[in-house]
Amino acid sequence: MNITLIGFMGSGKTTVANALSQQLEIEQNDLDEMVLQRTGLTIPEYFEQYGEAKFRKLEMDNLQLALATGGILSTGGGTPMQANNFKLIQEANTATVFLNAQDNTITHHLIHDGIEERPLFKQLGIDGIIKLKHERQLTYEQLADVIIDVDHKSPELIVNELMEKLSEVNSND
Ligand SMILES: Nc1ncnc2c1ncn2[C@@H]1O[C@H](COP(=O)(O)OP(=O)(O)OP(=O)(O)O)[C@@H](O)[C@H]1O
Ligand SMILES: O=C(O)C1=C[C@@H](O)[C@@H](O)[C@H](O)C1
Ligand SMILES: [Mg+2]
Repeated sequence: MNITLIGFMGSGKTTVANALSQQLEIEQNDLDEMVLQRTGLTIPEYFEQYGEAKFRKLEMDNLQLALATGGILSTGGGTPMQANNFKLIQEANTATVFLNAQDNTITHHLIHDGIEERPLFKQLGIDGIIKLKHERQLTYEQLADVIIDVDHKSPELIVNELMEKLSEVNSND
């Protein structure tokens, strides 16, 4: 089973992918984690040393590798915004699940993790990040096979809802 999680930064893609991978006993890849595996640098370190444009090139390369591997994939928040990446995900043999969060859920999660974790949050601040979230919303919706509202739900509840919705989509095929 191939599942790709998309959504804004802090919506819970990595968290839900971990829970999903444990429950289904399927291999999981995380595009942000692949940066660390391949370069030895965390996302903030990579942005600091090479900047966002180089990060986006590496992200596309990692996306191609991960989609070819299959299994569960958590993308970065900005991954589907590049037209090439959108097309790669759309054409891959994977169910695409959008984790949709309200602004205050994102704010809560990002502040909890701290500004050092996410370079764009550090650059843009809360107001800028919420504006970016609104700009990206339609692209996530257009790419999704399934949309899950994640607010006030535990990762386990989100996994259960996700599996139910995916089986509905598959039975309608
Ligand atoms: N359903 C949830 N309930 C409570 N806390 C959550 C939930 N989902 C995520 N979190 C918390 O929110 C923070 C961000 O989650 P996570 O790193 O999974 O987001 P992400 O979508 O992978 O972000 P990014 O796009 O930056 O990779 C983490 O601290 C995580 O523990
Ligand atoms: O939303 C974004 O553009 C990003 C989200 C993170 O997952 C990382 O990929 C990086 O911090 C950029
Ligand atoms: Mg993540």
